[in-house]
Amino acid sequence: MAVFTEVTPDQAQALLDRLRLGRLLSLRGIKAGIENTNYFVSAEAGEFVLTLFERLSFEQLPFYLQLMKHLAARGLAVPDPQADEQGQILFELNGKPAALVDKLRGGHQLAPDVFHCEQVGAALARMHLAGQDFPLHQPNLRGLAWWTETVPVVLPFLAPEQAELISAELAFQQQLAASQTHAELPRGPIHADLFRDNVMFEGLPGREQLSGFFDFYFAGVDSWLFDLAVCLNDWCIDLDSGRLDETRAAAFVAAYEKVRPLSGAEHRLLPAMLRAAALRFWISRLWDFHLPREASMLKPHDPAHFERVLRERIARPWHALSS
Ligand SMILES: Nc1ncnc2c1ncn2[C@@H]1O[C@H](COP(=O)(O)OP(=O)(O)O)[C@@H](O)[C@H]1O
Ligand SMILES: N[C@@H](CCOP(=O)(O)O)C(=O)O
Repeated sequence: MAVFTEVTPDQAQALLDRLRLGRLLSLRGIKAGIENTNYFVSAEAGEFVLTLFERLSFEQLPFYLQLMKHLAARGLAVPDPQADEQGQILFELNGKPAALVDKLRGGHQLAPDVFHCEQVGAALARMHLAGQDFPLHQPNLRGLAWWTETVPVVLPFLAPEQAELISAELAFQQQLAASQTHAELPRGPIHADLFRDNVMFEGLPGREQLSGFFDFYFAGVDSWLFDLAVCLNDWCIDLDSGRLDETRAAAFVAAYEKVRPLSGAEHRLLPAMLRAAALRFWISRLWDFHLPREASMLKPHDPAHFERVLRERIARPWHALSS
């Protein structure tokens, strides 16, 4: 992400000492991302990512960091938080909560094809199943309650037709969330932000294998279907129009279903959940864009993209079964 809070080499070294990871070889601020301060840390013991959490509190963070440990222990390719001698994985740097996690190998696949989508679909389903016995609970902090409180904050920045759309969609989603079918959706810890830039692939062009996924700091307990919809809206669309690429989307869902078949309620609600996932990121992008925070390397995402995606999902509802 951006660098909101500068970290000095001496501070990084002090953390490496506590974690017994040897001498600091280099410390580089990371431009990508928008939520936290991230640095690549090269040390004698290996390659790591240092994160200073800008919005999440000491109370909220154990959920994310322990979830990563839980999934890593079950063989999922996610960054493992480094522990000190007492087993502590959450630290304080410059007054901010901080953690040091493994750096994943590989690079992003920003123009995914069916092959990449299948791998992400299967990994997502494996993550859902592996999280079933995770003992901590925290709601999705970017869920319906947050949309409801944030839409009025961004409304003054919108043109009348945008304000109408966002308000109508929020009302639609509130109604849906109160329905019996929604209550039947299977739930558990979800990633909630598994976009192209949060997954790594490595290998020869055309034969890349998923090498891991990261950035669990929007995770929370919510419906698995919402997580699937977030992914479909990023991995399986044409980025210019926001239109769903049905071939990629069908492949993504089929690969997911090979690991965990969707229930009848999930199939019925998929079109509405694709709208929910578009609304969620339209709101957060509007919020970040119009109410930005200070950061030395911040590059906000374009809110108009998810407005287009939402309009598309409303105009052309997509049912995985009919493809
Ligand atoms: N564990 C990791 N392994 C490898 N690269 C990482 C890791 N965590 C973060 N990065 C790099 O840092 C960038 C920003 O991280 P991200 O988690 O998306 O930021 P933010 O916390 O702001 O959402 C990523 O795009 C990736 O290049
Ligand atoms: N993926 C979200 C915002 C979060 O950004 P990230 O860099 O932390 O993944 C979006 O695209 O709006």
